[in-house]
Amino acid sequence: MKVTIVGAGNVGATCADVISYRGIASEVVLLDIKQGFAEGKALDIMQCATDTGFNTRVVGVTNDYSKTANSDVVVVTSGIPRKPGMTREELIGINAGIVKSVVENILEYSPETIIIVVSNPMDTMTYLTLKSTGLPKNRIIGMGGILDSSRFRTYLSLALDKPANDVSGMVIGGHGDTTMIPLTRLASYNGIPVSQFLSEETLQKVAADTMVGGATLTGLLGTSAWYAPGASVAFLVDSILNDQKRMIACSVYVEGEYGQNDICIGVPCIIGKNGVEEILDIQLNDKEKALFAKSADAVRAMNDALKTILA
Ligand SMILES: NC(=O)C1=CN([C@@H]2O[C@H](COP(=O)(O)OP(=O)(O)OC[C@H]3O[C@@H](n4cnc5c(N)ncnc54)[C@H](O)[C@@H]3O)[C@@H](O)[C@H]2O)C=CC1
Ligand SMILES: O=C([O-])CC(=O)C(=O)O
Repeated sequence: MKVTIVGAGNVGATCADVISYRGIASEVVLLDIKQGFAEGKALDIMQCATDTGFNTRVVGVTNDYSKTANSDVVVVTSGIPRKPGMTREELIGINAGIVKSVVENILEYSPETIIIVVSNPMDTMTYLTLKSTGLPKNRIIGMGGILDSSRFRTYLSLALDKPANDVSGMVIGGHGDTTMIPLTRLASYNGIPVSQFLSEETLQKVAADTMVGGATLTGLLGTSAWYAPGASVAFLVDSILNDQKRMIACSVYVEGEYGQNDICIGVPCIIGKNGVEEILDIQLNDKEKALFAKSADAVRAMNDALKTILA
């Protein structure tokens, strides 16, 4: 199985690294516009093969889309990341043009591929990919909810002082500092509601920390995060290529689910060999419904901005 990752920067290269050492794909192509950059990252990753014991072939190319031909999955991480103090939404002006041209090039050589959109503002970049390519909605997946859910589970595990793998929890809604919705009511510690162990005040702090999880890391690192984002993308790729049908919060095109239409937004999905195989329209309470509607409004407003940016 072949995976192409466009953008060999922090997230793209980390994703290639995780896919390789976990043996998720037989071939990974890293593509970047910076001369020699993807080639260098690919070679560095390949030189881990003997010490970590993988056999994935990692190839780096400078803007040569012919090398990406017949990819089963393409991950789009090209574009600029935010700096401390910025929101993801502020990246739209530069990233919209990049994402649009990248997906056009990709489809020329891999018309049947499934596309995972990572570049920010991710929900809007996913919507742009869907609208500009006209691909069926099952083949366009925005990565954000899985990362936000990982952060949620991490903060819950720290509050519980228990391993994160014993904690379940999901974040839905937009992938923005104010638009994501950590579902604290449904989070559990091995099936037991976390509210049996943590106070309401602690749960509210966990939710607030989760929402600004990306901003906190950007403040600490000077650019946005890459280890967890790269691992999250690899998890998604694994579920597609190995038809695992994992339930993963992804930004996908909704048609009536959660009372919304004509936007891409984070909702629980079944992800398998056909991409988005099902959207789970779970029952939310009134407060969660109101938060979802507000989040959808914000995502829709960002999508509207595309009209002037790409005019
Ligand atoms: N959806 C999510 O959960 C996350 C999204 N992101 C987003 O992912 C994007 C990438 O982040 P990083 O890897 O940290 O940035 P980075 O700056 O390390 O890497 C981006 C790479 O894209 C390349 N690039 C730019 N234009 C290109 C083009 N037209 N064709 C091919 N390559 C091109 C650059 O040369 C650079 O190497 C950002 O927009 C960031 O906000 C980052 C983390 C999580
Ligand atoms: O925070 C950012 O700008 C990058 C991102 O989307 C994340 O790490 O969640």
